[in-house]
Amino acid sequence: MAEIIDGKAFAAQLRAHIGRRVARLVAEEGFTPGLAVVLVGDDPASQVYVRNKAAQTLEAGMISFEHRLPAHTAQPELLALVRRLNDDPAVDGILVQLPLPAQIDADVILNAIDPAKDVDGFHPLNAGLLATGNGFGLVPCTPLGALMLLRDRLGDLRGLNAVVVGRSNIVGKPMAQLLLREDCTVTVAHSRTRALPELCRSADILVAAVGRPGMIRGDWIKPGATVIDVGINRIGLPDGRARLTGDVDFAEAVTVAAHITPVPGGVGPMTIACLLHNTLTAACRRRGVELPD
Ligand SMILES: Nc1nc(=O)c2c([nH]1)NC[C@@H]1CN(c3ccc(C(=O)N[C@@H](CCC(=O)O)C(=O)O)cc3)C=[N+]21
Ligand SMILES: [Mg+2]
Repeated sequence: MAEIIDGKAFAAQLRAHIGRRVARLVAEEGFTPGLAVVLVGDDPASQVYVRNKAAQTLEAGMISFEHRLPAHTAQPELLALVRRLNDDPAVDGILVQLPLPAQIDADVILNAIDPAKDVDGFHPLNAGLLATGNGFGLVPCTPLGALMLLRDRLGDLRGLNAVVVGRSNIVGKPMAQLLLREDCTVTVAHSRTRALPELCRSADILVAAVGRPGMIRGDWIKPGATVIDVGINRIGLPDGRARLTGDVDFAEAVTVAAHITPVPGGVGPMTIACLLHNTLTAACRRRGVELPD
């Protein structure tokens, strides 16, 4: 049986460490990092995430600015808010919750965020800095959290075969770039990939980020592999409630892998912890202060 990677506990430790560093900044440098989260519309799942983000931001001793706009908000209005947040010296990080309503072009909004405040790491400048590997950009939170779990479990990743299933700009592509930076041999698979089960079986590290519940089966996994399940799928139950489930068939995979992240309690909590980490990093860089240890 695989060891189950406790992302919830790891994230709690990371948040506690961030909280101690924030307290030092407040005491020694006289400023408090601030994170602005913008939510357009009333998607219930998005509301839960935004609420969790705000609560954990406050717990870490940072300032949380929440902006809720109606679902019918026009693009120029949202753009104007982003520009105000860019210009606000109390705001160190800006996150515009995705997905956005259909009348808004997400690329236009993401490109308008000041790259120095882009704590999601979605701005093309930050994506480019990650790809070229020579900059100090901000790294997308979900892949960063997944990498922290991998480094904690496996130490040196050099030379390992990594297969990333999913090619989104939010998870798949930045995950592949991070693993490449760790000297893994990286393959990015997607919906058009042929012989996907065989390819997955070559992976020492398998990252599933496709958004299809239970798609990765136990016999797709190399015995002893490390499996990172990024999927957050809400499945309706017969009684009307919902259950969260990943992209990996956990019951099967846990009998084959050496290490595996559960859903919930795996990568999800790391995403928010890394958002706070990026906010702390952005605050120190913007204000010309060294990041405390
Ligand atoms: N601009 C932007 N940045 C994001 O980072 C972003 C976004 N938009 N839109 C939505 C997705 C989703 N997301 C999650 C964050 C935390 C959990 C999380 O904490 N999950 C818990 C369970 C939470 C629950 O019970 O619903 C877990 O997996 O254990 C999940 C998903 C961030 N997202
Ligand atoms: Mg994805």
